[in-house]
Amino acid sequence: MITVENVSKSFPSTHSPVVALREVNLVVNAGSLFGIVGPKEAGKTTLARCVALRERPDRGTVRYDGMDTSRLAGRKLWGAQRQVAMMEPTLRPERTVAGNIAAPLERMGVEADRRRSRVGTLLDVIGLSRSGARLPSELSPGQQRRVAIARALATEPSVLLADDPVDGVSSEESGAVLSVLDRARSELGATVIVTSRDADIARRLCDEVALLDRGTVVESGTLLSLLGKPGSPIAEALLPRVDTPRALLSSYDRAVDVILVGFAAVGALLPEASARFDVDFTTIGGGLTRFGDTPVARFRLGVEGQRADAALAWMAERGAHLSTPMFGLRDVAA
Ligand SMILES: Nc1ncnc2c1ncn2[C@@H]1O[C@H](COP(=O)(O)OP(=O)(O)OP(=O)(O)O)[C@@H](O)[C@H]1O
Repeated sequence: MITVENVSKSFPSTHSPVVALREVNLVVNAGSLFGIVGPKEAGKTTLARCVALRERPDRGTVRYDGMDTSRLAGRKLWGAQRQVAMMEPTLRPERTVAGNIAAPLERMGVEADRRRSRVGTLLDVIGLSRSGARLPSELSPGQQRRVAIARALATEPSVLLADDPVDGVSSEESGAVLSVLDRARSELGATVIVTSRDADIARRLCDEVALLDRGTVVESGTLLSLLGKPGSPIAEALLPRVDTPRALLSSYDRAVDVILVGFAAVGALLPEASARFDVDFTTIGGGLTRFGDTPVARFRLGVEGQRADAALAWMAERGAHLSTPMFGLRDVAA
């Protein structure tokens, strides 16, 4: 587990210092796929570099499994840094794909047989088993990025840090890059931390996320828990939109926004509630999406029937996240 405690970091500048991080607190659980998202210059890279012990905080500390890293120096610091690999996007153009991946192992003096076996495993993980002898210039930008990830994983770090992993990669290729990060976690057991300006990367890949803005953590937690948090900026950015003119709601007994998480809820909860309580649901807005492999729906629903409130309460008991009903404008008019 990595714990970031009250970390602040500024950089000198000609006028006043630039504050990159202010009192940042975070917990990254071992084995998680953690996203640090936020706008331009939010401090994402600085935070990633502090976590990777490539940058020293001015105040606060980063703990690895409880160990205070701010006191480490020399060989101990180097040993801790080796646990966290940072994906560097630039490959050595004169070396083959396999040669690029093997380079960190060569520097460590790993013998040839073990090097070959590790490179073979990694070529498989990145889906380029047949491309070991090719040069980077023969690969697409997305394939090159996958090689860069494999190289970072060569020395079996426990944490992989990918700063903006799909920057400069086309949207068609970005899925393959993200799925390599997913495999790094699921098959190689690495904790993976990604940074991005695009919160949608968190939806596609991450199970935990922190939203950073002007050096401050706005919110953090597991993605699925944030979905049910009223007013969560991350949930708002990632869930299907439910904009509807207010007038459209007035013809229903109740109108609510409902968030359903998981196959069972998305597939069955509305028809079951409708049958059990003899109510009609009309979808006024919203839609379906996926958070990783988990289907998630947000609908704005019009509900009609005597037992509308009972149906909504029953759904909430079964894990549906419901907004406060926008109470029957029909009731008000009556
Ligand atoms: N080495 C440095 N020297 C001076 N200022 C820096 C340095 N690194 C970062 N900064 C400043 O710190 C602030 C946060 O930068 P950082 O790169 O961490 O943000 P970011 O969220 O990764 O941004 P982006 O999405 O634009 O890459 C910015 O104002 C940046 O200019």
